[in-house]
Amino acid sequence: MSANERPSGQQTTTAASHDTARSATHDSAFLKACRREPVPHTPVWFMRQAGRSLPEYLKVREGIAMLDSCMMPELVTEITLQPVRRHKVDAAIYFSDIVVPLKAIGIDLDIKPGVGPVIAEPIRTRADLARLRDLTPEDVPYVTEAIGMLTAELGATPLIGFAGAPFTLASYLVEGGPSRSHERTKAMMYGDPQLWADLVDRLAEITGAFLKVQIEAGASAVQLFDSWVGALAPADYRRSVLPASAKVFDAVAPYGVPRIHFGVGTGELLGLLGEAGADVVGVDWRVPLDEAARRVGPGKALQGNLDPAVLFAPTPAVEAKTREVLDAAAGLEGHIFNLGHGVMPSMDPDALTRLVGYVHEQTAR
Ligand SMILES: Cc1c2[nH]c(c1CCC(=O)O)Cc1[nH]c(c(CCC(=O)O)c1C)Cc1[nH]c(c(CCC(=O)O)c1C)Cc1[nH]c(c(C)c1CCC(=O)O)C2
Repeated sequence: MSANERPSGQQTTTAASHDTARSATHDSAFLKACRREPVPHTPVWFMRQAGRSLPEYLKVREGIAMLDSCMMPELVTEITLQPVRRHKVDAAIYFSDIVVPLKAIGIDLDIKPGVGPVIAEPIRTRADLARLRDLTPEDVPYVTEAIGMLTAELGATPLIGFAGAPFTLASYLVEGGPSRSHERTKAMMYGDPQLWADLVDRLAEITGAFLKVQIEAGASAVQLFDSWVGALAPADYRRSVLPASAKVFDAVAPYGVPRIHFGVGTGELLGLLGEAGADVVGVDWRVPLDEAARRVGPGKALQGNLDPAVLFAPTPAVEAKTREVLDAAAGLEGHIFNLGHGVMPSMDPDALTRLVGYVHEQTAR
């Protein structure tokens, strides 16, 4: 991005670190695959690769609450680097959580171990919307600081920034915590469409601003996690969610960094996830990648899609299932290997390291 193309309002120092990180990582296999260019090998990274089962993670997190750890730049840097060092993955993902920007604007919430995010006072009425104020870079100085440290350490390895998408964030805010059925969320969406539209639009503003902070600090790509959106039918997604997610993608479009869009159980939504404005569509394990490519259509790379539970099987079975994923991806323009959802806490880290090596070896060109 040249100086005159640069979006307004950013400071020279952050703009400079953004440009430095961009040029150092530009020729990485991960960014090439995102741009659907030829790659030396299929790049690999894992959703939720930071934290989880790594003993070195459990050690540095001892006695520190999850949300507190997200606000400690040196700790965030260490945790983000751990899976890169150990597994030799092709990209790092910034260690944080989808509720961090909500906490940063003053929403009273906590992450309960074994449960997930819990909101003290759920958002359910028009008056509640006033609590969702705009996010500014000053609200998250620890993000800018940690990403600056990280990109210096990572060198040519790209850093993926991320945020929760409006639907998934709205579900936590409206339900007050994790939910299987999203009943209050859907009740608002179907019962008070204007309140719902205003809620997800507010969340789109906050999420767009949060991703911009990460890109300006040096993130080379961003992923929007709409983890729970697979609960919706396509027509409802198009009407009630797509405009807000598209607003997030539009907000970061001027930077030209790849935008990844992911959700679980989204077989029927894959085309719409691309339509919302993603450059890369993440696919869970329920749809083979060749079929996913037909549903998404041309002009997008795909990310995925080994069933995470396969990692609990013996190595020959992991390799056979991985081969199936690579075979289904053979005709794609751009493929980033990943699991169909996140790393599970009980997974053997060595199985993940072996998997990275196997994909690299099988796809070396
Ligand atoms: C839905 C969602 C959340 N958080 C996230 C999502 C979307 C991804 C997905 O679909 O899995 C995103 C997330 N959360 C975390 C990351 C870190 C980066 C990474 O390695 O990918 C990322 C990308 C750290 C975390 N986020 C959380 C932990 C565990 C907290 C701990 O170790 O104390 C970590 C490492 C907490 C969290 N936060 C959330 C859940 C469901 C949980 C798990 C609760 C539990 O089972 O303990 C909300």
